[in-house]
Amino acid sequence: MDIKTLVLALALGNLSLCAALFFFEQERRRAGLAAASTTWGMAKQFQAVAWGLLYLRGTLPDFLTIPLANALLFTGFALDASALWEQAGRRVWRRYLLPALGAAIGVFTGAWLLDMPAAERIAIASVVIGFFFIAGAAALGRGWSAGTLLRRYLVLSSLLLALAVMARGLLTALLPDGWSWVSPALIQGVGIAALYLMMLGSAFGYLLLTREKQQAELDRLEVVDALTDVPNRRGFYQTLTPWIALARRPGMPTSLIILNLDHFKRVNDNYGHPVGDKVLKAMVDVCKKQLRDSDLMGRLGGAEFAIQLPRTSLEDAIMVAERIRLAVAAMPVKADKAVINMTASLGVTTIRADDTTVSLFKRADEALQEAKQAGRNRVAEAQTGAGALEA
Ligand SMILES: Nc1nc2c(ncn2[C@@H]2O[C@H](COP(=O)(O)OP(=O)(O)OP(=O)(O)O)[C@@H](O)[C@H]2O)c(=O)[nH]1
Repeated sequence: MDIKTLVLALALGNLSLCAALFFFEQERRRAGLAAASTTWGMAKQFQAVAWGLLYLRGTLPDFLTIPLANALLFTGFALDASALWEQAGRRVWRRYLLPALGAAIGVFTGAWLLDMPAAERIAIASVVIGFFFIAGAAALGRGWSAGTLLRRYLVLSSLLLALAVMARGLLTALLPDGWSWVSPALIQGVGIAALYLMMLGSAFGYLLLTREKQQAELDRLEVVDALTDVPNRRGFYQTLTPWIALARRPGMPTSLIILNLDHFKRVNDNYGHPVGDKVLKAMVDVCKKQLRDSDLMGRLGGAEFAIQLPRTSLEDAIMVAERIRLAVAAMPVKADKAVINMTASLGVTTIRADDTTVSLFKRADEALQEAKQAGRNRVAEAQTGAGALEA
């Protein structure tokens, strides 16, 4: 395959990616969802136009097919790197990649204005493209040791391809006649093939990474409450299970508190659901401040929370519950024009040797109901079945 055909393949390849992405985003827009990959989509658009212009070299005026085409190509690769940094949760590209892009366009355009030989311009362009590709690989390489195999493969293959593209540019300028068995045609072929693999790798890599990220988020939401960012019922049960097993052995007990905000429904009814959400989030922050690092708070649903206190006796757990009750009562939540004062009822128990998750939560829940029936804003202990401890 000659180089011109490969350049055409690059233009068409990027164009078809743009089309696929357009229809994908169109569907999301119709469903009322935010655009999924704006920066990456822009990168593909810039690259499609750039490769198209490069293909038309000789047909269109030089200023379109040389400086403009390369400026668009650099922008496309800079945006590719940006998309990867965005995906990694860092938008630093604005600070670093944009000035680098400006400098690259300036240097290349300067070289063209100064009438530098084509081989030297190719060297500049190759180094620039390689640089941006490595910048993208750097985003993927963050947290290498914890990274997935896909991520590691993409980092290594990106580095390899970037080096091949840079080598092609530099060898074209430094060894125009080739060297030993390395003919100029081989150098060009390897360089352009590397660019083609870059396009494919970047497309499949980005899409697979997006899917990997979405899957990780779905897995997280299986066990974490999206609103308050604490474990949900399932996540909380999972963490509690080993402690239930440990309770069969003598040693320090593990205690459980169940907390329910009093008359929370009224908050929703009077101020609306978003304010209710704000109260729930504030509630979690207040409780967490009263807990040790080894304690775990989870949301069972609605305005009901559970707190697991490892190596804590019933008496100590009651003290913690009381501290939480006072902290909640002393926490006014500011929302819009209102200041909302909340109280909470809490049921406390300790894991017994013969407990299952069901029996444990049943006992804690009974204590909570006792606290509610005794007038709310109080702590009740389960074991004795005694009434509320404090009002
Ligand atoms: N804002 C908000 N409200 C929620 C959410 N989940 C459940 N709710 C609401 O929380 C309320 C739960 O109220 P309950 O725990 O039964 O409390 P209550 O009946 O008002 O008061 P008590 O009798 O003291 O427990 C219901 O109105 C639910 O609609 C949520 O994620 N956000």
